Amino acid sequence: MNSPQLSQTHTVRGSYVDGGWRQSAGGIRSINCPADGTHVADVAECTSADAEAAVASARKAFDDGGWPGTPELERGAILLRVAGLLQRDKAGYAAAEALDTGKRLVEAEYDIDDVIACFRYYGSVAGTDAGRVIDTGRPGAISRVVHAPVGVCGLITPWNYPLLQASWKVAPALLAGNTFVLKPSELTPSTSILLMDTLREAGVPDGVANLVTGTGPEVGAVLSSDPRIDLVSFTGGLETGKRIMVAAAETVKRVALELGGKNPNVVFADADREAAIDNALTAVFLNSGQVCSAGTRLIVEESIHEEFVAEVVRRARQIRLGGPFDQEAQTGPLISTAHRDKVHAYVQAGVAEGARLLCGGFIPDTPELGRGSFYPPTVLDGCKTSMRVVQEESFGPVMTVETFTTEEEAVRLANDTVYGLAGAVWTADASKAQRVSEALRHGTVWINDYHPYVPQAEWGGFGQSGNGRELGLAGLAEYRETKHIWQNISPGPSHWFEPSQAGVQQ
Ligand SMILES: NC(=O)c1ccc[n+]([C@@H]2O[C@H](COP(=O)([O-])OP(=O)(O)OC[C@H]3O[C@@H](n4cnc5c(N)ncnc54)[C@H](O)[C@@H]3O)[C@@H](O)[C@H]2O)c1
Ligand SMILES: C[N+](C)(C)CC=O
Repeated sequence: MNSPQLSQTHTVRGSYVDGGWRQSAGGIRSINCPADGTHVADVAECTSADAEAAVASARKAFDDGGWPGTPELERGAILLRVAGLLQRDKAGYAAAEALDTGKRLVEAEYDIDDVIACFRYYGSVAGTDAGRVIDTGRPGAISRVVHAPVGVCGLITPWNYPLLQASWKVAPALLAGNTFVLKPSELTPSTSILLMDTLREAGVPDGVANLVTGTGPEVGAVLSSDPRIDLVSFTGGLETGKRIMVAAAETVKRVALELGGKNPNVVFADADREAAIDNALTAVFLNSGQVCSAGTRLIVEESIHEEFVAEVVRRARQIRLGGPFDQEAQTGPLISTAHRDKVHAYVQAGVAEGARLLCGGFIPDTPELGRGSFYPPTVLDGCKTSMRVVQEESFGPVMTVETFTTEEEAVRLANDTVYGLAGAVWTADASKAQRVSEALRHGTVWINDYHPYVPQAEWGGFGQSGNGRELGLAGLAEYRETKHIWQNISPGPSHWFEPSQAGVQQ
């Protein structure tokens, strides 16, 4: 009764535990599309008891040893099958993602492509790294450093790229031989729910993959505190990340945090003007700014500031908002009216602190947009680094503009944030591009580009953007323990405590 369908509305009354759907004693949350309030799904608001049952299932599956003992090449083959099934079911996944988030269907389709790429990547690195053999300098000893799975993983994900962020955890966790409990955002659970059936169809054994839907304080808290969990990997906001780190400290869990950013987009006067303007818009207004790496801080050389910003504003005003299936829409709504009101409050705070509002900055009330939680592309000029709207993540379509006159000043402004997730530098001067990219204290730096990421390259933040890495080989290492195995192939006594010639003292 509980198995979800790849249809536009579904009801899921429980958690996915030990290979099946179990009814929850908790309530039901109605998932509605943020573009117009359309009812999308009814999903269980699981309880802490449901979360504990899911943890028990994952613990048992790990301790039984079946999955950790499965050859890595076989686990990799299952991941490749997952990629194939996602490709087969891409249309249903993309529709579910678009309806939950309100993002355009085409963007949801790109996201599912990226999910598939992630499973393919980790499937393809299977069996390529069995550790190292160490030269100990001792002829009778074989010394190896090998990998072992960490154990049971709690995986907690946000609402802005629901399945993509889940895949960056699920794929490497499975490849490394771990079992897990996934908790998607309570606002966008649909594609994570669908994933459970896909994993099962691909051959993931019962108990290895588990899922609980529901809120952070109720079910997420179990995943960050339960002693049976060995690792908690979290993607979400800074304040939640801090809470999770504190909760995990009690049982010294491994903690991986992928948090927010206030990402600088640095434009020098010699940059390709058309490319820099076009990408300045995409940097911040893609997915209506609900991107951890959004280039919210435009830091532009003073000599081109006026002309550059005027053109950005002219184009920003023309960006068309609309729902997932609106063919004319260029970007969608914010995730909720509560989130939209938070973004609006940040804009108002910026204006109160002296920023000049050049476009946007209002809540649309047209019949078309008034039913959803839309917010227009907004540009605030004359910003100072000290302003809250520059320092704190509003997580909306809000560009703040600062100016610089020297390369050193540009770098100083770009690094003046507690975060350090991503940033870009635009210049035609290759040496300057190298110098600035090396000076930026951010986990990803793009030169004359914005936003690309690939599963082969690590993703993560400096500073309070988090710790650990996702994607790439470091993203796999997060889910591996390192073990040193020493073997003496010609054992004999060490003679350390042999009685001395002088005799034994009693
Ligand atoms: N660095 C990255 O790669 C990356 C990627 C996507 C999003 N993000 C960040 O995510 C944030 C937006 O997502 P959000 O609003 O869903 O974040 P959030 O912190 O509100 O929630 C994230 C997840 O944590 C859960 N949660 C909340 N309280 C919890 C608790 N006490 N214990 C355990 N779990 C709890 C939520 O239910 C949700 O599943 C932004 O800050 C964005 O920058 C970062
Ligand atoms: C990590 N990324 C860029 C896919 C989404 C961030 O919110």
